[in-house]
Amino acid sequence: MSAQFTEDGAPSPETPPAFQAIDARVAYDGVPVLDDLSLEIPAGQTMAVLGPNGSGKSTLMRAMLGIVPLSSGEILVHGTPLRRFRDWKRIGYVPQRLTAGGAVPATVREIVASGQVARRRRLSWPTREDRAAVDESLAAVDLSDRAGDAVRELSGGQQQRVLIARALAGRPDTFVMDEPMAGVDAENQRALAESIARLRDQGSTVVLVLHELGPLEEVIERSVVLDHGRIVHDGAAPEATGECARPGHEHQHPHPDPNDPDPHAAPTAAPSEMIRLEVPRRD
Ligand SMILES: Nc1ncnc2c1ncn2[C@@H]1O[C@H](COP(=O)(O)OP(=O)(O)OP(=O)(O)O)[C@@H](O)[C@H]1O
Repeated sequence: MSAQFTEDGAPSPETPPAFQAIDARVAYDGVPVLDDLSLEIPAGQTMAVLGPNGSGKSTLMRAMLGIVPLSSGEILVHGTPLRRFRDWKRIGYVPQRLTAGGAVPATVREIVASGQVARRRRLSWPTREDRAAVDESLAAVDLSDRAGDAVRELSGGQQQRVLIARALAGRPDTFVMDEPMAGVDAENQRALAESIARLRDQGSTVVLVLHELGPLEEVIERSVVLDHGRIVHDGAAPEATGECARPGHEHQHPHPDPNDPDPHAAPTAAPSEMIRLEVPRRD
């Protein structure tokens, strides 16, 4: 999939890290959410970011993609300062979940095909190769038989798989997934874990925000735990059930949505919002 590995499967020594945060600080209304955080994610690594609600996990993902600006510090993506990084087709971003509220009846195939937008220089008809990539992505998440269905008719777990297929369709080598397991039933979690294991085996970089490792425990190579915008653990998995299980921790999932208080109900898709989430800010 990528040129990140040598023939014997080891990361190539000259391959720059997929992401580097150097003293990265993000503040909302003057309140620091990432506190001079430094982190290096080697190309080809499968890494989990864990931590309590509000510890800055999503903010770190968004900062790495340029969706939220740093107040100080620097982010490098595949060795290039974020402000100069243009190779967005290498990056597949899976946001937390589909957003409720919209009424556009987009099909599963349409949503997945939208993941190829970053590959095209300007709007053009999809090529045969593009269509094959959509078919392969749907097959990878076991949703080929739902391709023509409206995405809003799918369960929350199936919609999460649609988001992953959308990221796959762009054929990136670097994935950033924000809580792909949230609100997903056990069967779909296992299917997702298998998809992510395949990405790892292909040499992709996979960075996941997780509530707990769960079925991904075998897949994750490194766990970073955040607390109050700082790294408090970096290494092997913290505990079998995750750092979030420690006494006093209250982690609420999935995130309540005023338009969709039942996390297991299939929310109505809002594709325009999804596409907006897909495209990182570029300055
Ligand atoms: N756009 C925003 N404006 C103001 N504050 C924000 C914004 N986004 C996040 N925050 C605040 O920043 C802090 C970190 O939020 P973030 O979503 O990064 O944490 P998280 O670890 O991902 O939490 P969760 O597990 O609940 O998703 C929280 O206190 C949150 O309320």
